[in-house]
Amino acid sequence: MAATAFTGSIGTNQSRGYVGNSALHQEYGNSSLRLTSKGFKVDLGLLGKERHCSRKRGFCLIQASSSQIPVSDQVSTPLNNTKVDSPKKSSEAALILIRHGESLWNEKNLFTGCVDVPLTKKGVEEAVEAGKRISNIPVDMIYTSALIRAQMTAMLAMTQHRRKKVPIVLHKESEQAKSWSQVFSEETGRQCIPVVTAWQLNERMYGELQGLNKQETADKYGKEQVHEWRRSYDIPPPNGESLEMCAERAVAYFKQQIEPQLRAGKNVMIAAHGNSLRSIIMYLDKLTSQEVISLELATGIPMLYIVKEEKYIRRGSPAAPSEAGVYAYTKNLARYRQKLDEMIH
Ligand SMILES: O=C(O)[C@@H](CO)OP(=O)(O)O
Repeated sequence: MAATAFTGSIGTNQSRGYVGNSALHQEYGNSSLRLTSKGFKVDLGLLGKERHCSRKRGFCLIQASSSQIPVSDQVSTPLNNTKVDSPKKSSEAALILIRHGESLWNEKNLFTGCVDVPLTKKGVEEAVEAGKRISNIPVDMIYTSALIRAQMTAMLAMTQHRRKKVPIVLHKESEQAKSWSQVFSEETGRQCIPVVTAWQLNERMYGELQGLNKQETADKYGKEQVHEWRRSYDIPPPNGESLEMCAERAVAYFKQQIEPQLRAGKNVMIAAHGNSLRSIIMYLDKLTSQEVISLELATGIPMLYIVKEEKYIRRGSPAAPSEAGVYAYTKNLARYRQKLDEMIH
C-alpha cells in the first residue's frame, strides 16, 4: 500500500509536470523510488540523499538535514504520534488567500461591503472546490474577516483538507469568552487549526452604495463614475472607504499580525473579500495604484504565495488534486504532499 502511495507521489511530480515554473519541474526530474527487502528507499535527487522508509509503519519521515524545519515536517503521523508539527524556524511558509464564495448579494448584483450576507449554494460549492485545490497544502493558522461569508468559506474549504485538522474559532472578545473556549487536551490541541477573526479584513465599507444594485447604480450615475468608485485606489464611494482607506486597516493588520506568523514558518490561510484582498495583494505584489485598478478576484479561487526570506513569491492558484501539476510548487510542499499520501495509504 505504502509503496503505491510513494510511487503516486514522486512519480506524479515527474510525469505530470509543473504548472507555472519549469525550473522547479527540473528539480523533481531526478527523484526516484526503489523497493528494497526491508522497505523502500526514496532518492530525492533534490535533497541529494537517500532516506530509508519502513514498510511496517506504512509511512516515512524524510528529515531534512538542515536545522530548519521545512513545511513538510508539519505533518504528524497518526500511527506513532510522532510530533513533527512544529514549524518554529522554517525558512519557508505557504500563504493562501481566498476570496469568499458567491454570496446572496453577489448573486443579486448588490453592493455588499460590510453587510453580513451568507453564501449561496453556488458559493458553498465554490468553497468546497477551493478546499480541494488546497487540500495538499499545509495550513497552521487561518485568518478570516468578521463576516460570515468569509468564515463559511474558510470552514467549508477546510472540510476538504487531507490533513483533517479541525479549524477552531478563537474567541477573544472577553476574558470569559477566552476562558470558556479552552481545550484541555494537548493532543486535541495539536489536531486543531486556530481561526482568528478580524474586522480589519472585512470588505471595504461601501457607504451609501451598500444594498444598491450595481447595474442600476451605473445607469443612474454613469458607468465611469461607478467604475471609479469600485476600482480606483483613492476615490471613496459616497460616505464609504476607498481602497486606500481599506488598505490602511487590512494591510496594517497583515503586517502586524500575520507577517510575524509567516516569518515564524507558520502556513497561513486568509479568507476575506474582493477589496480587502486586493489591498493585501497590492502590498505583496508591490502593485502601483494604477496597476491595482485592473486587479479582479474571482469568488472562491484560492491563490498561493510562498514566503521565503521575507519575499512573497506568487504561485498562482493550485489545481485540483485530480488535475496535472498539483504538487510541485516547492520541494517542501511536495514533501508535505508525500507525507499526506503516506498517512492515508
Ligand atoms: O459589493 C461588494 O462588496 C464588492 C464585492 O462583491 O463589490 P465590488 O466588486 O464592486 O467591489
